[in-house]
Formats: sequence, C-alpha cells, structure tokens
Amino acid sequence: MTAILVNTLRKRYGAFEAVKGISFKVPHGQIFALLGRNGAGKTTTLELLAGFQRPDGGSVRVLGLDPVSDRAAVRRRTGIMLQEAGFFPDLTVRQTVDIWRDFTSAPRPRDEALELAGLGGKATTRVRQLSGGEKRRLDLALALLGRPDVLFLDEPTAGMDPRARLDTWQVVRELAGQGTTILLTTHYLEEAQRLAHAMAILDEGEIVAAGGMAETLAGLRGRVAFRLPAGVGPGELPLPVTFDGELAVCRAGDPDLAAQALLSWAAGRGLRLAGLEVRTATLEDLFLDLSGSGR
Ligand SMILES: Nc1ncnc2c1ncn2[C@@H]1O[C@H](COP(=O)(O)OP(=O)(O)OP(=O)(O)O)[C@@H](O)[C@H]1O
Repeated sequence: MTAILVNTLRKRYGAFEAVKGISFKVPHGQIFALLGRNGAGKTTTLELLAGFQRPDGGSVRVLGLDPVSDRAAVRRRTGIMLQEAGFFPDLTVRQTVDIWRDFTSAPRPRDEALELAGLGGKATTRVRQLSGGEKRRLDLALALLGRPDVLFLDEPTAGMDPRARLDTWQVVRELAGQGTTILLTTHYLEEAQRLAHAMAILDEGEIVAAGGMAETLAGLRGRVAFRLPAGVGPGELPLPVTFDGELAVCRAGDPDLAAQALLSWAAGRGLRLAGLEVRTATLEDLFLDLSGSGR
C-alpha cells in the first residue's frame, strides 16, 4: 500500500515556481531518497508533505490523509527532522527530550530514543555543547519519539563523521525493516545508493530521473579507464573510448566484460593497459550526467 503519494504537485513563491508538477509514490516500509542540487525543490516538497505549506496545485497524501486538512492525525503518525533544529541551547539533551515527550502521545522512553539516535552518553550535555553531528542525532531522537509510521528526514547525516553516518544508516534501515516509511533528502549520493529502495532526482523543481535504486543502477553504464599504450590510436581499440585527461575511458553496461575485451586485445599485441580501472556505475555518474546535460 502507498504511504506517501505526491501527485502533480506545484508550489510557487511569488512569481518563482519552486516545484513544477512532480509525482511519485512511496510504498509502506520503503526508504525513498529525494535528490538534487541546491535549490532543486527538495525541502519545499518535504515541507508540503509535512503540511507546513499548502500546494498551489496537485496534491499530497500521507497515509491516505491530507497533511493540511488532517494535520493533527498526520502529525501523530509522522516524525520530522528538518535542516534547522530549533533547540534551546541552555537545556541538556535529557531536558530537551523530556519536553518533546510531553507533546508526544505514547512516546518512546527517553533513554530508548537517545540510544537509538546514538546519544546515550550525552544525556546531561547542554545542547550548545553538542557538535553539529550530535545536534543532528538529537533531531533524530526527537523525530523518533512518537514511533512514527512515516519519517521525513531532511539531510539527516549532514555534518556527521563517517562512523556516525553509518550508525544512522543502520537506524534508518532498522526502522524501515519494522515497517516505517522513510523519505529522506541527501547530498550524499552514496548514502542514497546504499540506503534507499527508490529515488527521484529533482532539478529546478522537476523530476529528471526516478525509479527503483537497483533497476536504476543496473541501467547505468560503468566505466573502464586506462592509459592508451604509446603509438596506439583510439581507432585501433576494439571498443570506442572518450578521453578524460590522459585516460582513455570506455563506458559500458557490463564494465567487466569490456575490460576483458580490452585486456585480451592488448595481450594479443603484447601491450599493457597501464592504470586500468574498472568501475560499476554509481548514482553519482547518473547525477553528474544529468547535471552536465545543461539543465
Ligand atoms: N520561502 C521562500 N520564499 C522564496 N523562495 C523560496 C522559499 N523557500 C525556498 N525558496 C526557493 O525555492 C527553491 C527551492 O528551494 P528548496 O529549499 O526546496 O531547495 P532544496 O532542493 O531543498 O535545496 P538545498 O539542497 O539547498 O537544501 C530555491 O530556489 C529557493 O531559493
């Protein structure tokens, strides 16, 4: 069943249209990544889903409900982690969580929320003394308090060190495994690739690529790069190449197969393909291809 439905959604700020008729849906228990460059419209979409703003066209549904007209019901069942946390700097982590628990129906125990977010050792630390990454963790703890069915995470791991990022991915995966639907935005494409079941890339308010993560990656071309042996022209190679500086680059759906063809061609001529590098396609390749297409 669909947990999040976005249908030809539009949002304007004055004369500027930030979201231009986008559509996507997220089934229950899935992790969906909304990607795009700065200003693409990711946060605006998230705010429309959270009911902080009204659409100018189209509609959004969260758990079948309208986040604006059914605000209270949607709030009860969703958790939100936005980019700018509005904490009181003089309160401790424990006090902050306790205040939020007072506003949450059937909240998780405080220590459970802190442990989940990896803040177990920081309960008595004042918010102003937390690092940027720890503040994101506190945000996550608060978003998880109400055991939400749907979680909206706006750049959840921004400012986190690699260990904290891995821990957060683990929490997100576990929550999805327990049936929570998660929509996240991120600038870390590796994060999206490793976490999300599906994604959409936004550019200037429009979706320019979307689909299941595995299918999307399978449809991309990998890359074989090497230095062209001295005295060999690109036309002599068994596969077409382009050049990235001094590297000859061959793009192929199956880069292992392409590398084998190139290596056996080279072996037959007693040549060496120096600096050979074989890489399967990543989301970053797709992202850069789209960004480079002049959009
Ligand atoms: N309240 C507002 N008034 C006017 N313009 C706005 C407002 N909020 C956002 N915008 C503009 O709408 C566009 C989309 O902004 P949005 O914050 O949704 O982008 P984003 O994809 O989340 O970007 P980032 O990755 O930088 O967070 C931007 O050009 C932004 O300047």
